Amino acid sequence: MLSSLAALAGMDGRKVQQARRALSFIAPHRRTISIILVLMLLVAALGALEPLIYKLVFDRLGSNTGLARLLMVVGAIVAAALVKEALNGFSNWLSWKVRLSVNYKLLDETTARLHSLPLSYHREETVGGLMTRLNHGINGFVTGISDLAFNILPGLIYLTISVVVMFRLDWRLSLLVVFFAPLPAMIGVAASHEQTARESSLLYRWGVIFSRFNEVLSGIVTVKSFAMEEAERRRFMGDVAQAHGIVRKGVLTDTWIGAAQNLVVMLAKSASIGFAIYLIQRGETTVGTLMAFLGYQGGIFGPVNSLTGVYQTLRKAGISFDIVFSILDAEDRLRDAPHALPLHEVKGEVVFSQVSFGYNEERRVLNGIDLHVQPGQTIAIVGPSGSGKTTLISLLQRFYDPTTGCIKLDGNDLRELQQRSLRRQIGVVLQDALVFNDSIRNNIAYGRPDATDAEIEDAARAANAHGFIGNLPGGYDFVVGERGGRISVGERQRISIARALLKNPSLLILDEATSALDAESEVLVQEALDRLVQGRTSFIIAHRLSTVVGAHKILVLKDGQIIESDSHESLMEQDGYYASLVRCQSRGLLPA
Ligand SMILES: Nc1ncnc2c1ncn2[C@@H]1O[C@H](COP(=O)(O)OP(=O)(O)OP(=O)(O)O)[C@@H](O)[C@H]1O
Repeated sequence: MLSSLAALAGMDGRKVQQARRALSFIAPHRRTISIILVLMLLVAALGALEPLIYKLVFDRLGSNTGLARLLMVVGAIVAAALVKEALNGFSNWLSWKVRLSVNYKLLDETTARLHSLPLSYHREETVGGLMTRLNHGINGFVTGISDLAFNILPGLIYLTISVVVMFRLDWRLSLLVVFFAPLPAMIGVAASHEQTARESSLLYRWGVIFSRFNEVLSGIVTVKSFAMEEAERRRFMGDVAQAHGIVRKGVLTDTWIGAAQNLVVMLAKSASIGFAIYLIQRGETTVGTLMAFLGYQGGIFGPVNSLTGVYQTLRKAGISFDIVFSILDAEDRLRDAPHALPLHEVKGEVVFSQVSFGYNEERRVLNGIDLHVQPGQTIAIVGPSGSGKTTLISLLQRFYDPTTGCIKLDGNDLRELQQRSLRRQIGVVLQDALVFNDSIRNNIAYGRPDATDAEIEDAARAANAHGFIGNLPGGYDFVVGERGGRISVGERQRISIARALLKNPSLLILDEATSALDAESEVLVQEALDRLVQGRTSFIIAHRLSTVVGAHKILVLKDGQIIESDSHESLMEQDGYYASLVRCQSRGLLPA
């Protein structure tokens, strides 16, 4: 049945497959759905029999009917209505239960997928756009499959019962009703192409609008610094107005379509009444039959329309299915190999062998990198902006795989290791340390939610953070605000150092952690970092040469290649690029 419906909706084989796959999300609720369908069938049957009662009332009860009999009839109608509403209510409750479960499962699967997809996927997407599409996709998906599951069968049953009863009552009037019945639906079908295109274009627009809005709010400091609030507001409202324009045009089209459908219904009713009166005058039918037909006629357009609604929903749902499945099926080139090994104890020997990498095919960002780091060594990476320092570190965390060559940790190719277990062994302290809008305690325990309060405090002490935390209202329970906006840059960095210390990683990645700080903060952060790097293999990305003088090895990267690699003293003796950088910095040409 799904295939024929889908074919009717102009859906190709891929779409039919997609609709099937969508329906598999409700498969675990088969039993509840069966109960809902039975209830809906009863409701549909009761609805279909209702006009018959009117026929009986009009044909059998004359003007001399006693009050008791009248009350009985009214009582029977009320009782039938009560039963119908009770059944309807119960089936509605059950169907919401199913909808919410499907919604939960979809959210579970899509968010799990979004978390597991590699950085390259997220770099292609915008947060606001993704959230808008995800929200729309999941809602449309749930509506689509519940319509598929719950609207088609009861509608068909109602139609079947009604048509059978009508033909038994009067075949000539029935032919008239059946002739008009599909017309509103056909108008709906004709309009659905435009409606689907409109839906798609609106979805795209809202995605773009909210993606920008999200960027603006996240970068509100920049927006305010450049006094661009008004310009951003105007841009946002301008885009919203354009989207509203599409909605308005759509509403107008929908109103015309609705009016045309209602007109057809009116025409149908008038034709039935006229024809029935003609038949009554000839003594070939009764007033009761006319009343019953009017009931059926009103009732029949509903299911036919809702079947058209299913047709429209199927097309609209196709858009939502596309969104959800595009996330679930997004290619994950970095997923763990089936035989990937977990990483437990790490000594910290890192080897890069002939590693080359490009974010795209056009351009190589790293070229033939060879590097051997002994456990516990500190490696400083310096080089001009854009030379590939961050990229090198991203490869070490396996955010990307090398295009050629390989990276080994303790003799294991990173591609052979389970990514999560690898990253558990790596502590990262970034220049712009990300802290979440949560308590200081939870931020420090981010990588180790099971840590005790004593462990958290020890880590904070070692990171020179315990002092300032004690001065905050609520201490460790102080909530730092979005992106840590309620504490200073240096404090954020010390929290992120405490977090790394608590995680006790074997490998460390530090990204220019002491920049943009005042002298006192810099000393505190530097002390904390010195404690952090002890006994761990550490990679420090540094623009400031003074922070790297003590490293075991300094790598100088230029245009994606290691052009020098040695200790500070040896590199100074070699008098190459590094030595020139040091001289520039001592002369104040580079920031100290
Ligand atoms: N996601 C990306 N997609 C495409 N190109 C990228 C991407 N990220 C970085 N690049 C490019 O790769 C090159 C190396 O970037 P990378 O961030 O590794 O440099 P860097 O040495 O860390 O620079 P900086 O010192 O300014 O942080 C740059 O030319 C950059 O434009």
